[in-house]
Amino acid sequence: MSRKDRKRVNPIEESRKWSEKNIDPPGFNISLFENKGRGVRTTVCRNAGDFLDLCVDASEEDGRLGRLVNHGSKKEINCKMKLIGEVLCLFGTRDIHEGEELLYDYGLKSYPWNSKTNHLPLRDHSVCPISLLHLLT
Ligand SMILES: C[S@@+](CC[C@H](N)C(=O)[O-])C[C@H]1O[C@@H](n2cnc3c(N)ncnc32)[C@H](O)[C@@H]1O
Repeated sequence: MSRKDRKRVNPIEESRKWSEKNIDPPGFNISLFENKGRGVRTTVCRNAGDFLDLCVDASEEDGRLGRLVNHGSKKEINCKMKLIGEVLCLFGTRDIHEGEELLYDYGLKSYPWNSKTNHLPLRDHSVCPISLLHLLT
C-alpha cells in the first residue's frame, strides 16, 4: 500500500491500542545485519510521526520486536523512542521506505562497536537502551 493510500491514524492512540493488546503491530520483520546482529525492518512504507513499535523491556529477550531495534547515528536515524504511559514506543521521525531498517539514537556518546580497539564479540556489546530511560522525551 502506498503512503498516500494509508488512512492517517493518531499515533499516540495507536500506540496505546497496541500496548493494551501487548503484541507487536504487523508490518515488520527481523533481519540479520553484518556487525550488528539482528535488527528490524519495516515491510511497508511509513510516514513521519507514525507509531511503529513497542519496546516494553530491552533488558530481556521477550519476543517483542522493539527489543531488536539497533542504534543509528545522524542521517541513519528514522525513529525515536518515547515513553507513552509506562510503555516505551517507537515513532517515525521521517518517512521510511518499505524494507528500511528501523534505527534510533540510543543516546550515548560512544559505543563499544565503534571503538577501534574493541574486539569483543557481538554478544559482549551489551548496550541496553532501556538504561537510558531518563533521556527519553
Ligand atoms: C537492543 S540490542 C539490538 C538487537 C541486537 N542487534 C540483537 O541481535 O540482539 C542492542 C545491541 O545490538 C548491537 N547494536 C545495536 N546497534 C548497533 C550498531 N549500530 N552497530 C553495531 N552493533 C549494534 C549491540 O550489540 C547492542 O548491544
